[in-house]
Amino acid sequence: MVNLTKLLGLERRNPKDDDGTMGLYSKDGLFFKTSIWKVVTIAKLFWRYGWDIKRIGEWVTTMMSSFSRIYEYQEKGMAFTTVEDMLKAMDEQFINYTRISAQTMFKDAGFSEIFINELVMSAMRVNYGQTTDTHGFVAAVSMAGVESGLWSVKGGNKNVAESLLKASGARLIQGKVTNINMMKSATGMPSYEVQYEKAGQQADQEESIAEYDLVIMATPLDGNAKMKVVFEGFPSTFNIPNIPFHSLEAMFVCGHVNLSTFGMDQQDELPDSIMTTNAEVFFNSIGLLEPVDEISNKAGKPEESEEYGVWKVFLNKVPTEAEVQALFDTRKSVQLVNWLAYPQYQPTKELPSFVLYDRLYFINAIEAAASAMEMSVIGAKNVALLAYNQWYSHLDKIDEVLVPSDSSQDSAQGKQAQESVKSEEL
Ligand SMILES: CC(C)=CCC/C(C)=C/CC/C(C)=C/CSC[C@H](N)C(=O)O
Repeated sequence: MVNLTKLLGLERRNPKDDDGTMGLYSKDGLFFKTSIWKVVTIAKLFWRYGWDIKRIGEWVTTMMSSFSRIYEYQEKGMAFTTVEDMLKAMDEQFINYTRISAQTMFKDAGFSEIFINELVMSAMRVNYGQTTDTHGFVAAVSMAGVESGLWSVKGGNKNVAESLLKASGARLIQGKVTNINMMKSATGMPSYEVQYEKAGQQADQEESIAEYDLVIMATPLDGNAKMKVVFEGFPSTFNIPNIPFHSLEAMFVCGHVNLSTFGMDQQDELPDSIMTTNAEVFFNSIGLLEPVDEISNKAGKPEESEEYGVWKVFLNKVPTEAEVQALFDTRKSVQLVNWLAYPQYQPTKELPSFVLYDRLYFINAIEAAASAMEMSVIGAKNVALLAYNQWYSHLDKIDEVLVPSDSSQDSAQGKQAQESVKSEEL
């Protein structure tokens, strides 16, 4: 993301000097709150979680050091056919992490139950709407996501996709792909007929068709009727991956938080973000938003008498009126957005392939390991390199493994990688 945003001439939004305060909420109420004073926060964290607080930073840095090998591969034009091959090339351990639960992975790494049940759990709830029953690799990415230092793009992260489209010079057809039909040419190589409904057209109007030598899919394939694409003309052995997705509700509220729910009397006692530690709590997280163009005052929290704040709440289902009322006592506006946000993760023995068929590629395969903006750009670059290498028969650049670089550099590399990848704030 760092290179991509530089390439596109995008600016980082001014980083805040702190990440604001954070609270942890369980079904019994708010039980932990960080302070505006860093030293107090560190003391409180050490008091509750002991040395795990320090160890997690080191653990994530080590993971990132291995993870950052992907940039070395991609720099050399090398690509991978499957997510499994890609993870193994970064670090043999990574594949094991996809096979066990997050709970087991962190327990085996020596982290305490309280640390796993509260901090790993709350990170999984806010980042993936899930629990520590997911596989370990996605939980590692999730922990990387809660370490400080996240940054976002000035004007909004959506500028990345928009600028990329402009810079690529590609012709965008706005529509919904309904069918991909394989046709064999005289040489035996497949080509593809892509059928789509142009946006705004009525379903009963004539569909549009275009023929391509090579097709790259960048969409979740979760077997859900809403996004179903029909594949025709393929042999009966052709299998489309079915990766079930997690349906998430994002609720944006301009209003005042109901302080009594969080056991507070004063607005300024309220943390800027509240994460939850039980799947039974009806919301996953709540956080104060800031404008994408500027940094507002201090933590951006409005005084009682001032304007309303804009809050983002993640939930796994549409809230009832009583639930919205429990979170906000005054509301100026409420907007609910539902989408299939990321896979529903569980330990797995099978990770999908980036290749669905000859010359038919699937970027979102990478989401089975972990879904994040950084993962998407890595997946997209991998598919671009793979398609190129296959087209020009550069077979020496496919599924090859480099000897890991000098381990003495690992920690420095990990820190550098941490800086490069943590480019997301939803
Ligand atoms: C293997 C490790 C420790 C790190 C991998 C590097 C990586 C991909 C870091 C990204 C961290 C991050 C910002 C995670 C956010 S979680 C997903 C997010 N909420 C979203 O919806 O995209």
